[in-house]
Amino acid sequence: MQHQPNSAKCPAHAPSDHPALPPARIGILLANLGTPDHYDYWSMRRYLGEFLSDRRVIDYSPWLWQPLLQLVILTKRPFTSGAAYKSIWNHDKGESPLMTITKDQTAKITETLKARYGDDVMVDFCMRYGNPSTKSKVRAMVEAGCDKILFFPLYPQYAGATSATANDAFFAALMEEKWQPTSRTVPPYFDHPLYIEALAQSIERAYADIADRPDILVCSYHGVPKRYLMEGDPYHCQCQKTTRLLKERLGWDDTQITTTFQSRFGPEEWLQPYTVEEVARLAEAGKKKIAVCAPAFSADCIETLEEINEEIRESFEEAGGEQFTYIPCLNDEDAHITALSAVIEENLKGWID
Ligand SMILES: C=CC1=C(C)c2cc3[nH]c(cc4nc(cc5[nH]c(cc1n2)c(C)c5CCC(=O)O)C(CCC(=O)O)=C4C)c(C)c3C=C
Ligand SMILES: [Fe+2]
Ligand SMILES: [Fe+2]
Repeated sequence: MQHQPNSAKCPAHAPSDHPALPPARIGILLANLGTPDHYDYWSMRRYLGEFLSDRRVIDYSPWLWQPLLQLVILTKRPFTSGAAYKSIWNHDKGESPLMTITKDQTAKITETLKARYGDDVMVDFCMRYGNPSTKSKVRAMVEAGCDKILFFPLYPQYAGATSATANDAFFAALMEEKWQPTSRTVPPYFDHPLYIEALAQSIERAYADIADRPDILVCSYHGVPKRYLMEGDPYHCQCQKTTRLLKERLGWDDTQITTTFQSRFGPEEWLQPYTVEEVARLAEAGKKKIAVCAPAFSADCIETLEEINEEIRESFEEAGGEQFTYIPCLNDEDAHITALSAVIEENLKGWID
C-alpha cells in the first residue's frame, strides 16, 4: 500500500491565499534521553535541572524536592558530572558521545528506510532533555508535511523514567499543533529476536577478541528506585527477561551471566544488586575476569563510558579483580540498525507496507 498524498487542499474551493501544503509523508522520530550542550557549569546545570525536575524521574513533591535540587544538588553536581563528561567528550565534534552516536544511528536508519520506502518517509531524532527538543522536531516534521508520526523512544526496556516521559514530551508537542498528525508510539523491544541477536553477536565478537575467557558476563542495567517496581513499573522484569533471552541465545547457564543495576542516585533503595558492589563481590569470590555490557542503553554515554568503564572497573580492581572488559553498546552496529529498522517497519504496518 502506498502512502496517500496530501489531499487536504482542494484547488477548486481553495482561496488564493491558501497556505502551500507539501506532499504528505510519514515522520519517524527517534528519541533519546538528552545530553548537555557542553560540560561547563551552566550547560550542566541547565541539563541536570531539566532532567531532575521531571516528576517521571524523581517523583517527590516539588515543594520538598525543588529547594533541595536548586539550592544543594545543582550547586555541586554540575561540577562533578561536568568533569565526568569532559573525560568522555567528543572534542573533535564538540558534543557528547550520546549525541554523536544518535546522529550516526539516525543517518543509518534513514538510509535503510529510504531504500525501502523512498521519500514517503522522513527520519529524524530528538531528545527528551536539552537539544534538539522534541517540540522543535515535531514542528519540523509537521512543516515538512508529515501527517503521520511514528515516535520511537530508543530504550529497549520500558521505564516510566525514560519511555513514558519521552512519550509525554511527544504528546505535549502534539498539543501545540493546529493540524495534529496521526500518531503512534513504538512499544519496548526488550525481547525482540533481532535485538537479542544483535546483543548476542556483540558478546560473541567481544569474547572472541579476549585471550582469557571471562568467568562471568555482568549485564548492567541503569537502575531506578525499587519503589517504582513496587508501584507497577515493569522495567525490572523486562531487564531480567532480556538477560534470560540473551543467556538462552548464547547457550549459557546461570553461572556465566548475571543481572545488575547501576547509577543509584539519592538515599532510597534502588533495584539490586548494585553493579558497583556486585563486581567487587565477584572479585572477592574468585571471579577475577569479568566482562560487562549495558543492554539498557542503545548508545554509549556517560553512564557506560565513565561510570562502568572507569568507576565500576576501579571497584572491581580494588577488590582484587584482574581482567575487566567493557563491551560497548550496540550503537550504530549493523545488527543494531537492522533490529531498530525492523521494529520501525513492524510499527509502520497499516500506514505503509
Ligand atoms: C535520578 C534519577 C534517575 C533515574 C530514575 C534515571 C533513570 C534512567 N536513566 C537512563 C538513561 C540515562 N541516564 C543518563 C544520565 C543520567 N541519569 C541520571 C539520573 C537518573 N536516571 C542523571 C543525574 C544523569 C546525568 C549524569 C549524571 O549526572 O550522573 C544517560 C546519559 C546521558 C548522556 O549524556 O550521556 C542515559 C542514557 C535509563 C535507561 C534509566 C532508567 C531506566
Ligand atoms: Fe539516568
Ligand atoms: Fe521483576
